[in-house]
Amino acid sequence: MSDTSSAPSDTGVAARRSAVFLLDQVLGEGKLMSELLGAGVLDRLPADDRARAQRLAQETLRGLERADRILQRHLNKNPPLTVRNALRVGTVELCTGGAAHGVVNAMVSVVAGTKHTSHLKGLTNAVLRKVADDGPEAWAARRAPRLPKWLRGPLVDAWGSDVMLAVERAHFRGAPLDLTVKQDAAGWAARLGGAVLPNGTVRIDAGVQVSALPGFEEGAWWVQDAAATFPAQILDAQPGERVLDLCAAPGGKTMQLAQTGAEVLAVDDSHARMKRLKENLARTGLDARTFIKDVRQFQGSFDAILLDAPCSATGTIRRHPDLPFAKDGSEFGDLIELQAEMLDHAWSLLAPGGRMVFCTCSLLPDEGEVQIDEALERHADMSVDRAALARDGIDPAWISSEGGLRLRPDFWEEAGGMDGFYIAALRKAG
Ligand SMILES: C[S@@+](CC[C@H](N)C(=O)[O-])C[C@H]1O[C@@H](n2cnc3c(N)ncnc32)[C@H](O)[C@@H]1O
Repeated sequence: MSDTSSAPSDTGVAARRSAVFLLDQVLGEGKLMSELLGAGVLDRLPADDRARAQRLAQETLRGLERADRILQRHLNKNPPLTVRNALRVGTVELCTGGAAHGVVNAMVSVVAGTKHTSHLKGLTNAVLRKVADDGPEAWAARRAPRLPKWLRGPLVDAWGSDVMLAVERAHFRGAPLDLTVKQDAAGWAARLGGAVLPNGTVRIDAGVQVSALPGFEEGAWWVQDAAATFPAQILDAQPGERVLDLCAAPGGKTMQLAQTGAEVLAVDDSHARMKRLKENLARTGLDARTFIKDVRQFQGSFDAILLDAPCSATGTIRRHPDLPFAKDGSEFGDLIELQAEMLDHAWSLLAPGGRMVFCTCSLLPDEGEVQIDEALERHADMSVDRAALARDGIDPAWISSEGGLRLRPDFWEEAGGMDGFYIAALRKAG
């Protein structure tokens, strides 16, 4: 961005302007926020403003349907996207406790500050003043926003509409901050003001600066959703075993595996993500050999393999509310084929009698249950190990008919939910 200031902004104009920019990119250009932030689009902002811009953009995307319904009542025709996004950010803020005067003035400054939108500052002022009057009540009365049709349709077909309503409520609530601790979960929960979940994850409120928390510098824990801890737990690596971690970066599961005392080889084809994996290992003082390579070209023989295949990431919408808006599902077919290729190659690297965990952070059965049904047909020496799923925190009701584990965002609702995941424990005939 060229128009962000590097001085901290007391009025919040810079953060809001950047939130609008992020929304323009997600909703107008189909960009993911992770791509934008990874490319450094907010790097010129002070850290506080950067965090605020991200939070505002995420909250606006979570509440987009509500904001649009409320705005509809005050707009005769649709303004250009940037102004619409400024109105959306303002509406979400006003309807969730933002002080009317500050929010309206800041959003008017955002719209006034750009040549091609400045003529709409009067409209912005008038509309947001009306929203400040009648928005909060209307907001509270509306349903949790629904997913866009392209994604909702297949998910309703798979899980039914009642489940999807519960999943959408979970998306709207957002996600807490989950930490996987090396040891002493209870001690860290007490120190950080959090709670220990049944799987050992320490859960605290989101909205804190992770790197400033006690324990970060010394590598006592790492950020990882509770659901994402199950694949490595289920693989149950043992000291001295040769364990292959495929699609490993940025390394949440690598660190869990390394902590068991197994000899861990971590493979991923992304240089940038592998750099993060190595930084994570260095920070936590854990050990794994790393390989930047296409999984389908890796060779060797292993006692246990974890394959965390690239997928639609539709299980992570609580944390990434931009995904349903930036994507349209057109690349999912290629991903599903890639997952099957990876699964077959990984199977060829598994020693007789060995164990493999296949997982995806997806809610789509094609990336989970169906993958395993089809893999079982292709591999006569493959069986599903249901007994491996008997672990703390896993409800047997979550196990699906082919024997895999289906995790959904509406599970553990009282405790704050979990990401959607599919996890299957597989065994190779000896
Ligand atoms: C779901 S993420 C992995 C998350 C990781 N296991 C963790 O726990 O932190 C999927 C990973 O697959 C990697 N990937 C995608 N295609 C690949 C390929 N053909 N070979 C190797 N890695 C690949 C991506 O770079 C990405 O890091």
